[in-house]
Amino acid sequence: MSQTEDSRPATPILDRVTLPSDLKGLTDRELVQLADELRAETISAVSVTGGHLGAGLGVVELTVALHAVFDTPRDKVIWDVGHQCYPHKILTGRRDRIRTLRMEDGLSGFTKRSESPYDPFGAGHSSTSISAALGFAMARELGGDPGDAIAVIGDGAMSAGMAFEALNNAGDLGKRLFVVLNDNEMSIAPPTGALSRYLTRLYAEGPFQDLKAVAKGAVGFLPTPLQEGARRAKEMLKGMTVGGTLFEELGFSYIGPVDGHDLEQLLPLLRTLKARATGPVLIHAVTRKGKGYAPAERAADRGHATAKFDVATGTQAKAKSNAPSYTAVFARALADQAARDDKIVAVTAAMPDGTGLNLFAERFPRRCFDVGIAEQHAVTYAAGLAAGGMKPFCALYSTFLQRGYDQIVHDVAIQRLPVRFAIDRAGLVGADGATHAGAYDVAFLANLPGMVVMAAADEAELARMVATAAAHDAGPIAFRYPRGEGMGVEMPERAEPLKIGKARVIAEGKRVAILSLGTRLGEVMRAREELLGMGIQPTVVDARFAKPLDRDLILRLARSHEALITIEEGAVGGFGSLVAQLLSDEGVFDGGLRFRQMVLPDTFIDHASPESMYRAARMSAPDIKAKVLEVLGVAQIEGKRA
Ligand SMILES: Cc1ncc(C[n+]2csc(CCOP(=O)(O)OP(=O)(O)O)c2C)c(N)n1
Ligand SMILES: CC(=O)[C@@H](O)[C@H](O)COP(=O)(O)O
Ligand SMILES: [Mg+2]
Repeated sequence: MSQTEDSRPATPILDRVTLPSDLKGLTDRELVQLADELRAETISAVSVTGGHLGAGLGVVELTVALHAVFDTPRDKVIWDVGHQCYPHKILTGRRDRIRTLRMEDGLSGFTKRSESPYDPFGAGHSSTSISAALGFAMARELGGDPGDAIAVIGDGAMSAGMAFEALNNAGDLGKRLFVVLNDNEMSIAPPTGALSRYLTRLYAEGPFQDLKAVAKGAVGFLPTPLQEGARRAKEMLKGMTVGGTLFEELGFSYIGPVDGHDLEQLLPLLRTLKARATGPVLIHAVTRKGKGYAPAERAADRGHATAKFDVATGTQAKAKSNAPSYTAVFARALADQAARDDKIVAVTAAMPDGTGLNLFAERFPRRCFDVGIAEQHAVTYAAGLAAGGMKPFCALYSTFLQRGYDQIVHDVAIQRLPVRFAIDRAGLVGADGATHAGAYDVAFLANLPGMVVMAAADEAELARMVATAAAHDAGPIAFRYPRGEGMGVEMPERAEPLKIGKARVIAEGKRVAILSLGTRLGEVMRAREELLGMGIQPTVVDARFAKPLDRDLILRLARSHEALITIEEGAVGGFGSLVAQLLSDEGVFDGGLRFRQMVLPDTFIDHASPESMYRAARMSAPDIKAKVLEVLGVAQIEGKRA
């Protein structure tokens, strides 16, 4: 594809498209060219913004075909996860902002209802699309919004229980509904599990389906210029035999496999289905993640997510790193523990690289389990492992752990099973935005009887918490740590377990005590430096534990200071609330203690840089300083001494 002067690809057909309705005026040949241009535009945009690349490149033709055939936004295309939606955004009136993807005030990296009527359902977490599409289909039947509902779901996302719950329901209801299974034989890592093997077998053993009704009369139905394509589609449909695919057993008409990059097949097939389908249909489209961009196709994750890159070479911009990532520290610390204790095993739900368990798996392949996108199962599987005498570390992102909450309560906590929860991406995560923020884990874990909840203030503390969790057999225990790199602190030679429920005093002071849970400690210390210059000397504590609280220390500080402030990178209901409860129970407020909680605001914070998000959340050093001055009743005048 030729490039324009500012190194953007030349896109003569795409330039004629503002909205999907513009596709209706294009010939099929032009739609094929449009797909090429859309791919080039996607690559060019992501090279500037970074973000999810491979999945979008794999659905370029599907995106064109769906928008060309269906009448969006009246018809609803629901992208599962939403990480593949950049080409869709380009075709649906957002091309002018596509180079703002994932930036503050820019386009979201996922589908988002508030952003466009062409995003009928928001996403970020996987495996929700079929349920949502079924809801739209049933709403239509009941006199709600008209139009078709089309879920596009990947093979990785299809492995989740929720997708099967939806198929089960949809097959029973029998309403007209389209599910496009976008099978690229990839999750973020190569997919695991029997379903993945089954899907591969479906196309390794040849196609089979039972949509004779759809095939019937297809050529006659379609307009003349499309008849060659239609003839081929009909041949394909006729060539298929009735098969007992899993999807058919669940009540779907199964069509496929089809080449998801071949518009000459996709267009007539979708047109035929649009005209004829009466019940739920599953179209099995085989695609390649990263399709059409060699550096992505070559990558082990097929270019799943990328930093900004040079389009010609694929070379990605490298962020300077001063310290190891928390994820890497966790992985190393866990491997150290596992080398000494052969009962230690690890569970990831489709995030081996993201959680660092790929490193653990290299050393202990038999003791590491990737269960697929199945967080609920991961938790209960870990509970079973624990009940069976193992020491499972269930490593999940905070945001995805939300999926497994009932399992945590019912299968782990009530049975007091010693499952160790390693909670990565705790706190604000930046460009992935609100769907991926790890805001709630402390609140939803620390209210469970018997649960120990820790938060690491730095990477050395994280290693100690891994050791603490390994040694803790009395019941469930969780430790959280953020996305990104550590503070660059010295690591202990050998990480020793912490005493459960014991905080550490970082700096002694007077008048005000700041109790910090987690990595905001660095900002607290920066605020303290400034306050020292004003003659205010806060006591600073690294709480380490949200549960159990260090009651003795907290009560002592509460009784020896005028004011107490808690800070945590989490929603209300977590550490600060538990401290408030303790102080209230012990009657400390009756003595006039001034108390403030610093928590994430009661709002979903949109994608932006982490620094900007912290500013928005009022979690940075100036906010902490201001809070101290406010609680002490000191006017904040630059340079004023208290
Ligand atoms: C509940 C949940 N768990 C994990 C993830 C992280 N995640 C995002 S995309 C992805 C892989 C999805 O694979 P697939 O559905 O096949 O789409 P592909 O990227 O291959 O197009 C994973 C594991 C998520 N978004 N949601
Ligand atoms: C789409 C999705 O859920 C993941 O790809 C996520 O964006 C990964 O986040 P990290 O970059 O923090 O691993
Ligand atoms: Mg996939």
